[in-house]
Amino acid sequence: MATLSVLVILLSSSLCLYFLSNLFKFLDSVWWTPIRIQHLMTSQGIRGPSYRFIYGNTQEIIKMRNESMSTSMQDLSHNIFSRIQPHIHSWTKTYGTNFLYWDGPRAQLLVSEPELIREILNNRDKIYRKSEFVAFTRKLLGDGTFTSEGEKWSKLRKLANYAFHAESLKHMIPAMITSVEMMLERWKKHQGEEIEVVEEFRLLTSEVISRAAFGSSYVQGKNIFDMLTKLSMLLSRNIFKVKQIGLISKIWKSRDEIEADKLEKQLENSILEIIKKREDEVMNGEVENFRNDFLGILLKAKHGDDDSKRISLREVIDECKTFYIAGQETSNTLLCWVVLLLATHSDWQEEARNEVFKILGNKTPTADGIAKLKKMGMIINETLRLYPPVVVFSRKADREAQLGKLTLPVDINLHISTLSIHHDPVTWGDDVHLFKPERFSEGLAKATNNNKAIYMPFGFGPRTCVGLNFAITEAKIALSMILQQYSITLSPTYVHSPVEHLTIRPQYGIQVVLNKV
Ligand code: HEM
Repeated sequence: MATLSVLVILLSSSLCLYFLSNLFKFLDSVWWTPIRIQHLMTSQGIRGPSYRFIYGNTQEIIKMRNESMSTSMQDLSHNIFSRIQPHIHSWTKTYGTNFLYWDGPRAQLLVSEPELIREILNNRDKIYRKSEFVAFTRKLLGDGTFTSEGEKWSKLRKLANYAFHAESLKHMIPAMITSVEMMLERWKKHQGEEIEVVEEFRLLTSEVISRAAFGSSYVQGKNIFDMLTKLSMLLSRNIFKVKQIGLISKIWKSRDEIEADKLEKQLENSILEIIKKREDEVMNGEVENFRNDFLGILLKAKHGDDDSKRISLREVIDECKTFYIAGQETSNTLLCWVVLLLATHSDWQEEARNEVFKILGNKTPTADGIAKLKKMGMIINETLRLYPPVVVFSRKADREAQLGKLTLPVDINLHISTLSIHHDPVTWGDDVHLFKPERFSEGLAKATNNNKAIYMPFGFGPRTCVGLNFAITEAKIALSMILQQYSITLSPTYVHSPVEHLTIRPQYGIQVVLNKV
């Protein structure tokens, strides 16, 4: 009897201790740490909206975003910063270029000063890593080049660099041309009629990445794209929700989280099928027979003899996820906005078409020809300035760090808003919201006065987009082939309503009319 009482006392004391320690951790993360960080940053002159217990500024952000994006825009203005990121727009005005705000209990330092941005993204002292990704992002991208760190990142990045460097890209051009030809074949039925291009470019960019990187067609990878689209919708819906902390997140899952778990499993099974199919093709086990596209390069690394380069099946799956989504979503967004801008700026459309005919004639694009399309390059640069597909990137200091004159505590996230930088009238002038490709007529360096931190649609520093040349080549090929055949005018049914859904998208699509040239 006495032993039983001792046992009961021991058990209840351990339970008490367990709950107390969890309560302490919880209070530390939602109260003590935020107050400490707020105090530290205020003492260094960094201001911002006050921290609210548990919720931080999340509710204000959701409210501001819902309000700003609840209606479409009155005219075809490109002044979209205050619409897409109303919180950053408004707080920059109130608190200055660098300010502190709160995503739930997580401190976010918004950094807009170019020197500080350079320091963070160049990351010479290897202090900054990517911020922790919410569970939905992990399910979408896995732990591939985009999300990983350290040795793992460096191993994956080398493979990706090799797969997407200039020489490899030349071999991808035929796949890109075939995909555009398939789209143009569909368009034949719509000559002189209205056509919605967002869906068209979704199919095109899916086809391009499937063929060029994975050696299959969009139809074979359709399942994968469908599940990635569903997962990305769940991510956008949950991105500003206050995340459950500690124990609660382990016990309770929302309906969206359960759905995301299910999708992740199905997605991985579909990717496994594509991997298995390629492995089965290599009957005699010769590593060299894996082909030279991205999937082949990953599988060679998986089966290769070199231990230092070897990657696991898990890593192959995660890389496939990353490249399916990163290779499609952003390129789609770019093509959509270029077409809108060309449809509404007939002078630039004409210039681009004249250039295409001068350099390529009526022939399909070649690597040399693509490199000479200067005007088209300017149009693409200006489109990426006004509508950068990736609107924000985040980093986190690994340890206490010195950023310029600021001392950063460990738990702070650093946010850089591409939109805020690309739409800054101080840098770009009073005509900042106008489409003026001539800004880039003397090249990127001249347009930015050699300051990379004021124009970075592809980021910069060691984590610069690995698909940059792929995306630009794909866009130039698609646009050249479209302009060779069609003149594009905007349909009166188009409603200008850019919204953020992973990237900046036209909420109701883009309707244009295609006429044979
Ligand atoms: C217009 C098209 C694109 C834009 C605007 C874009 C933008 C970006 C940006 C801003 C980053 C850096 C993010 C950061 O520093 O946190 C990035 C990274 C990345 N992008 Fe792209 N991207 C595009 C197309 C592509 C394509 C076509 C691919 C693949 C074929 C791709 C694959 C990646 C990967 C794997 C990373 C991670 C690189 C690393 O962390 O080492 N992107 N992209």
